Amino acid sequence: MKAPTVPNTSFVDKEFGGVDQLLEYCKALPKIELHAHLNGSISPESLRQLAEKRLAGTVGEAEAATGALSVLEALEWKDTFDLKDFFPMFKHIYALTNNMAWLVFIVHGVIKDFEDDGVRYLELRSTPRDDASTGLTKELYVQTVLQAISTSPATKISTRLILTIDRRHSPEVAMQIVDLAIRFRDQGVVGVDLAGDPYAADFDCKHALLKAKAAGLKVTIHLGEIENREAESASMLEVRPDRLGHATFLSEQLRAHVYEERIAVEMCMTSNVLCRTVSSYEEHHIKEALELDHPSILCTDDKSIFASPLSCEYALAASTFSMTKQQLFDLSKKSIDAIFANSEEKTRLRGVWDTWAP
Ligand SMILES: CNc1ncnc2c1ncn2[C@@H]1O[C@H](COP(=O)(O)O)[C@@H](O)[C@H]1O
Ligand SMILES: [Zn+2]
Repeated sequence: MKAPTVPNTSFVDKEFGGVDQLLEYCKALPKIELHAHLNGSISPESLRQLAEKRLAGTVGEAEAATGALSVLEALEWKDTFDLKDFFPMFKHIYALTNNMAWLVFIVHGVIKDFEDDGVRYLELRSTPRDDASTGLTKELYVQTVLQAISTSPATKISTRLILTIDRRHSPEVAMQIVDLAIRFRDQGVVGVDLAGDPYAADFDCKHALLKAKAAGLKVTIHLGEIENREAESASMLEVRPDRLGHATFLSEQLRAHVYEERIAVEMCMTSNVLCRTVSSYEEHHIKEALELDHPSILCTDDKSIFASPLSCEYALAASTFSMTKQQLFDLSKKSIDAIFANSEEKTRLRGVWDTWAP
């Protein structure tokens, strides 16, 4: 795993005693992860294992495995992305995660990775999908992911699921996903997300998101990921989402609205800088949000694609904005306020933070 770029080494030396100590502190710190796409969070080792098993299969399977292995190879040297060629990569990952046994394997692996990195509460998000070649349906997908969450051997982390609507989904499919979220809400689904390639399709699922809200589910939306989408962002905000992903490009008026309404923002610094929607860590919009004490949660987005676990995101924030250990602790503890689980879970988690000793 690549180490994070630490822009302010002299600060790090003074407060932490060096980059290694900073990383160690950030790993030990209990953390909340609220923006992690399942298929973007699978470790390269797990993907390689799945691909190698498939290489020995049918011609079609071997082709899928070769595609995935070439993505893995490319990721080893890639250090910037273009949003336009980022999304097609998932096709190759999906070819490895389209059967139920493998889904369980990857969910167990992803939860363990987050636990090992010090995450104590995780909201995983994933897009239910069908695959005729393996008999996978959206419903089975959700059931399988939930079953994997409940059978995960990890004991120090609790995990919930958010169902993702892809922008390319029709309004009918979006509604189907909301209906699945409602159906499985007592089994660990806490909300609905809107994600996917922001260039690929316009926002077309307002009714579905409003239905989710009306049913008492929480809603988070990838908002303002690219420039010049003011009308779309305004329309998305009319849904009254409970959280926002990124919120990078917003007019002054919309940003003021987000601040006034105190809508928590899931901040993915590495993802934004590597995808070049933010020009540098120093200029990331989390800077202003932190100065205004606006609810902000550090998140990974796709930790295996961007090679940055959550502890690295904390280390980056600390070194970029000269944050002290106490400030990092407060930031991670305040993230509890924004989770989609109920108040008992929030109280339980606050107890974990209050009894933590570095
Ligand atoms: C750069 N940031 C991003 N912006 C928007 N959507 C993203 C994303 N990163 C990932 N996804 C969405 O998550 C899916 C993969 O996980 P799941 O199949 O759902 O588990 C991708 O296909 C894409 O739709
Ligand atoms: Zn995302």
